[in-house]
Formats: sequence, C-alpha cells, structure tokens
Amino acid sequence: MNRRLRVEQLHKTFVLHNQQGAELPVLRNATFHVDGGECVVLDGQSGSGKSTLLRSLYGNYQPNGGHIWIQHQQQWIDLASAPARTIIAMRRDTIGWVSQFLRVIPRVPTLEIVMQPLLARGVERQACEARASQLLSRLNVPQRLWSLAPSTFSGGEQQRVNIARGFIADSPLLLLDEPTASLDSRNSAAVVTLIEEARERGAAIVGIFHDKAVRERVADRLYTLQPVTAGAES
Ligand SMILES: Nc1ncnc2c1ncn2[C@@H]1O[C@H](COP(=O)(O)OP(=O)(O)OP(=O)(O)O)[C@@H](O)[C@H]1O
Repeated sequence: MNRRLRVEQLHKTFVLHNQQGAELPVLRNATFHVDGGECVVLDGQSGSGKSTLLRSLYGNYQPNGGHIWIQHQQQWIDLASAPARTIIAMRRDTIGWVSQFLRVIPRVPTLEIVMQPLLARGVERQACEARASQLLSRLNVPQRLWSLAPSTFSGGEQQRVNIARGFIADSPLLLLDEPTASLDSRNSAAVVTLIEEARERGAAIVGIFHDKAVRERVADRLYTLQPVTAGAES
C-alpha cells in the first residue's frame, strides 16, 4: 500500500463577517484516503462542499478541525496545521493543482506560465521548455499562442494552459477542480489521457468532475459529501 493522503474528521465552517458573523457549516467529519495510482472523485449535490474540501487540501482554506495528512518528502505532514513555509514547499514538491480558472499574470507568456512549477523545482530551463511545449501540443494549444500572455485567450484555451501547468511537474498528489469544465470532447479526451498517465505513474489524484462520462472513466472510487444540515451540526 502506498498511501499518499489521509483526510481525518475535517471540519470547516465559514463565518460571514459582512453578514453579522453568520456561520455556515460546510464540512463535518470529512474522512477519506487516497493511495498512489488511485483517483478519488468528490461527489455530492451542489453546495455539499466539494470545492471547499478540495481547496482545503491545497491549503487555500484553513479547516476548523481535523487533519490533512500528506506524504511529503517521505514524511507525513498535516497540512491543516502546517506553517505557511511548509505549505509552500508542499505545493512546490508534492501537490499539483488545477483550478477551474487560470489566474492570469499580466505580460507573462504562456510557455513561461506552464513551465514555472518545474523551474521552481530546479529543473534546467531547456528541459522545462521541452516538457511545456509537449504538453501544450498535446492539449491542442496552437504554437502561435505560446509566446503570448493568456489574458486574451478563450476560456477553453486558458483552461488548457492551466492543465498543462498543473501536470508539468509529475506531482505525487494531484488536485483537479473540474479540469474539463470548459473543454470540447477532443480536449476533454486529451485531459482524461493525462489523468490516466498520471495514475499509471503512481500519482494519487483527487478531483471534481461534473461531466458524468469523464467521471466514470477516471474514478476508481467516489467520496460522497452530504450537505451539512443545522440538525447535523455538532
Ligand atoms: N469563501 C466562502 N465563503 C463563504 N461561504 C462559502 C465560501 N465558499 C463556499 N461557501 C459556501 O459553502 C457551501 C459549499 O460550497 P462549495 O462550493 O464547496 O460546494 P460544491 O459542492 O463544490 O458546489 P457545486 O457543485 O455547486 O460547485 C456553499 O453553501 C457555499 O455558499
């Protein structure tokens, strides 16, 4: 067994400071694990907390309780209580992330955006460029766009740049937030192939996929979230 992620009894309540401090409980006792070579898909109705859970696994949200144990450099680290510098190191070396939308940095060319995670790991520039070019080609991003900043790209083009960036570093743990949401069937199929390859090389994958066909193709298991009701709060 090659366990990579253990989520234990995770709690998250949002506090809406601009609305009289109203409290919105979203995660209660979320508990699951993911092994290397496995893709676990987060499931549950709209508003059940799938994105909140995925973002918590990347350290974007601070949970109110519970643990997010991640194998990082042969050690188990609890991301839920890790200091910021450890989270940065985990993101650099262990956790790959594909969000729904590309955070466009003005004036930075596409090729540079895609190869940045690999450069950050100290890989030689030429090798980074080669890998970024290969991924952009596989995702059908035309070469004429590679030297341009993606701020003017279409939604689907931006998403494919985002995916290339997320897959470039062969991260041991991959978090995918609807990576195929704005893609046509051809590009969706290219992403599914990337996911299958990542799984074959032993990556542990957690994802949200609203597209049923994609979900059925990539999911080894589902983790189903139940919406937290007032009566279920503890
Ligand atoms: N930053 C935030 N601040 C306050 N409330 C939030 C925040 N993010 C999410 N929520 C609330 O948490 C609940 C769960 O939202 P979340 O986006 O995690 O659900 P989801 O299962 O991913 O939904 P969908 O399938 O519709 O994308 C929602 O009621 C939402 O309003």
